[in-house]
This record gives sequence, structure tokens and C-alpha cells, in this order.
Amino acid sequence: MIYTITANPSIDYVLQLSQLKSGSINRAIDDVKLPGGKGINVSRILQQLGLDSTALGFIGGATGTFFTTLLSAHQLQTDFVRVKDDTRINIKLKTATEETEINGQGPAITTAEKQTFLEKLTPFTQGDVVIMSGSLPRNLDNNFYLEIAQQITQQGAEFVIDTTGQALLDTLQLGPLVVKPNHHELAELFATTFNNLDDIIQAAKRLLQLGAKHVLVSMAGDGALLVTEKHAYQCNAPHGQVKNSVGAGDSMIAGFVGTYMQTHDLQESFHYGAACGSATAFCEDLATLSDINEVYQKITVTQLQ
Ligand SMILES: Nc1ncnc2c1ncn2[C@@H]1O[C@H](COP(=O)(O)OP(=O)(O)O)[C@@H](O)[C@H]1O
Ligand SMILES: O=P(O)(O)OC[C@H]1O[C@](O)(COP(=O)(O)O)[C@@H](O)[C@@H]1O
Repeated sequence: MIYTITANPSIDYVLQLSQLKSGSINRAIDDVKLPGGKGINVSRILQQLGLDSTALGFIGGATGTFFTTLLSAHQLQTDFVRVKDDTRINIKLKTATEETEINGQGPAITTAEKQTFLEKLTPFTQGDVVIMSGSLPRNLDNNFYLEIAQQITQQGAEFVIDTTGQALLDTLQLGPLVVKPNHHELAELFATTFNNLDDIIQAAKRLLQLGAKHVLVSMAGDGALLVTEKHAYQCNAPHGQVKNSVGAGDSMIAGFVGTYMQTHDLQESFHYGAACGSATAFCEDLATLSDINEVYQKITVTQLQ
């Protein structure tokens, strides 16, 4: 079974603008509200690939009710903990040339609500994969993912973590199946800057040394890298009209993990993950299976090392 944990879901309010002027009133020419949050997006892409998952997390207040309504169109299996404070609304501002994101902090989670979540976690078993993604809402400390990762690994299941900073670093010792920083997050993690591809590969190798089993580094329109103990691979990002790249990283994780669970073929998982990422970038919402399969043909994986 696959579980996704989105500690901090969101309503993604995507506004299309002809141009964005800070310090002025900007008027949108179009807008759409999507059920967002990294693990939720992963579950939605897994569903496109024909893979069931249960989406877990915290949902709260009136915005939480609206979130549930938005999500109900997708018929995902979910088991959220209801919290008192409001689910956040993340603002995504699009122009023809730029994407600007403003992500809220999320609800305050009480100790009792956190406890309810932890007690709800089904005992995991060998073969289960738990994908924990995104930022943590207010009051959940950096240990939150670590606590859950400890439980998952003690029970013989695998986990994937897609978050940033210390919360990510702390869980590496427990051997996540894969981590996927983008190149900016990876540079920030080690307080460095990258001058070339080799710098990025070296930083990815540091994550392997710290315990990650595989490292994907996504680079938006510049494609992605997969770094494993033995090899490094690169793939291109095909050309296309970028409509909304929000969720591209989540799609990549879903494609990689979903394919890996079925094939254990790293190169193929990388190829399919990249197809999911690019296909989502070319869609207003997340990609569908036919979008993904079309983009897959335009991606080539090259072995660098
Ligand atoms: N503009 C784009 N054109 C083509 N592919 C893209 C584009 N943006 C993202 N992708 C694909 O999706 C992957 C994940 O996107 P990225 O933006 O790097 O992740 P994140 O959303 O986590 O920052 C990229 O590695 C690439 O394969
Ligand atoms: O939890 P965070 O880091 O604030 O990110 C939340 C945002 O990430 C998303 O899941 C998109 O993530 P990616 O673009 O990295 O795939 C949005 O739906 C959501 O608004």
C-alpha cells in the first residue's frame, strides 16, 4: 500500500495575470482553485498511473471544508485529521514569462490534534511506502517527520521524504528510498552555490552519504538528475508550453516511486518520473495519464557516470 502524508495541504489559488506589478493593484484575467499540497498531488498522479494510495494529513476550518469539496472531484482515498484552525490558501501568480508563489504558513496544530494523527497511523508493513511531503504547519516541530519515519522503518516499510532544510536532513539517517530536492533547495541545504552539473552531482552524493538510497535533483526547465550509489543519470526537459508548473516536482516523485515499486528499474523510474513532471508543467492542473505518456516519448535519459 502507498500512503502519502501532507502535513500542510492547501487550496492553490492560481491567478493568471497579463503582468505582475508589485506595489500596485493587479487584476487577474483568469483564475482557478485547486486542491494542493505535495502529498495530495502525489496521490493524484499515482491515481493516474492506476496506483491506489491513501492521503493523510490535517484539514481544518471553513477552508478545510472547501478543500474537501475540491478534492472530492478526484475520488481519492483519504483519512485526514480535522483540526480547528483553517487550511491555508497558497497564491500562485502566473504571467506569460514568470511564476510567483506565496505559500501560507498553515494552521496551528494542537498537541491533541497531532496525537490524533499519530494514533491514526495504521501499522505499516513490509512493502508499504509512505511518502511524506511538504512544509510543516505551525506548531509541528521539525521532529514530526522524523518521528513518523522511525515508526515506518521499525515496521519494515519504506519512506520517501520531500521537504527542505533540517526536517529533511534529520530523516536521511533512516534511509529514505528517494529524496527530491530541486537544485535551489539542494544548494540551500549545504549553504552553497552550484557552478556546473558536477557541483550538483557532488551535493547529491552528500545526501547519499548521509543515508538517502537515491537522490533525484529536479531542475525545472533544465530537466533532472538521478544520482545513485553507482551511477548518475541526466534527463532533458522537453520543450512545450508551460501552463502551470506547480505540482511538477510532486508529479516527478509519484512517477518515480510508482514505477520503481512496479519494476525496480531505476532508469525507467527516472524516465517516467521526468515525464510526469514535464507533463504537469504543460497542463493547467496536474497531468493525466495520456499527457504523461505523450511527453514520455520526448525524454531521453543519459548515463553521466
Ligand atoms: N518548464 C518546464 N519544462 C519542462 N519540464 C519541466 C518544466 N518545469 C518542470 N519540469 C519537469 O518537472 C520536474 C520537476 O520540476 P521542478 O520545478 O524542478 O520541481 P519543484 O516543483 O519541486 O521545484 C523537472 O525536473 C522537469 O523534469
Ligand atoms: O508545503 P509547501 O512546501 O509550502 O508547498 C506547498 C505547495 O506545493 C505544491 O504541492 C506544489 O509543489 P511542487 O511544485 O514542488 O511540486 C502546491 O500544490 C502547494 O501549494
